Amino acid sequence: MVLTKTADDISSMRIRGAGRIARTAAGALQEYGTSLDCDTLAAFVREMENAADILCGTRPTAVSLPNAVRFVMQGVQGSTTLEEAQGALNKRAVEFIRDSLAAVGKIAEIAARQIPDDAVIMTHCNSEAAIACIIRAHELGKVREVYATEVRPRNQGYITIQMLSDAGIPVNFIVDSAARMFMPKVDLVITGTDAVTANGAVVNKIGTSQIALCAHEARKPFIVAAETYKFAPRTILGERIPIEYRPIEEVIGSERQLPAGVVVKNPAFDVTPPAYVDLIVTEIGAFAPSYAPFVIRDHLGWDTSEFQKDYAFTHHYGE
Ligand SMILES: O=C(COP(=O)(O)O)[C@H](O)[C@H](O)COP(=O)(O)O
Repeated sequence: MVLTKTADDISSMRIRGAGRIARTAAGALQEYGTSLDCDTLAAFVREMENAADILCGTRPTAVSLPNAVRFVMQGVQGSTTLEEAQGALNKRAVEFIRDSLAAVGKIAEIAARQIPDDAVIMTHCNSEAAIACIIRAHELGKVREVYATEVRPRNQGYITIQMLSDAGIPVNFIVDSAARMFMPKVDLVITGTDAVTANGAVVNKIGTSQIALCAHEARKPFIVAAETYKFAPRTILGERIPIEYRPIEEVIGSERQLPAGVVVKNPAFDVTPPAYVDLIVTEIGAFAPSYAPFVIRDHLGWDTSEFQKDYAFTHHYGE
């Protein structure tokens, strides 16, 4: 069944990366809604809210997921007939997926303008938005080479170097702990993000904040590629983005032994404070992290009354 399979694909990371997760969830809601055989609007809304809850529970950090689900579900919850709800579901899912893909292209175009000629770029993890920026800059003849980190423990760096190599970009593959050593050689760092908070902090793959710190120390710009649906509205209220802790087997593997009693911790994401972020590039423009609350209010359209509404899946934010 599409819903359980999609939920499993996201939680097991067969589908990963905040943008892909969001689009997949929107598509799964659409497919699930189409498969339902409900007689009443109330039954349809109930089934859809349950599906939304299941999807939002798969990975806690990427705010793109509840943002996508909310966007699609608003059409369902705001309808007055069953037919209207089914139509709104399809329309909104298609719209979200289309706009998400278009946003990556726009971000790449805007970010490429920020990249100097003959640039040496460092990136961390595997972000389609960040990679799109690098590839667009490469198409404009601006990229000399890239430093891509390994990204322990799930090794997303291999996906990144494959994508960059396929695009014809020279890549240096380094272990995560070599980032500071090579920072003097790079002109800028560009990463994606799973969530941008109202104060402009960037939540991204574990290790991002260390790289941002090294970039800051070496006076190298740290640029974040972020579709606007990566901004986290509820952080305006002080809610925190939950950091996902994943199974310890990802870190230690089966061939390693540790003394009894040792606690293994495997956080998948960390938080880079806004002071270490120079620029956030979105599909509506590039700006400093201090502009984040205006994106949430003016572009995403969250005003204070919005926060009072009781959506079925709101508890996935910040807990
Ligand atoms: O941290 C990751 C992926 O983590 P994971 O592999 O654990 O999902 C990516 O940098 C962001 O999700 C942005 O990616 P994108 O730009 O593709 O949305």
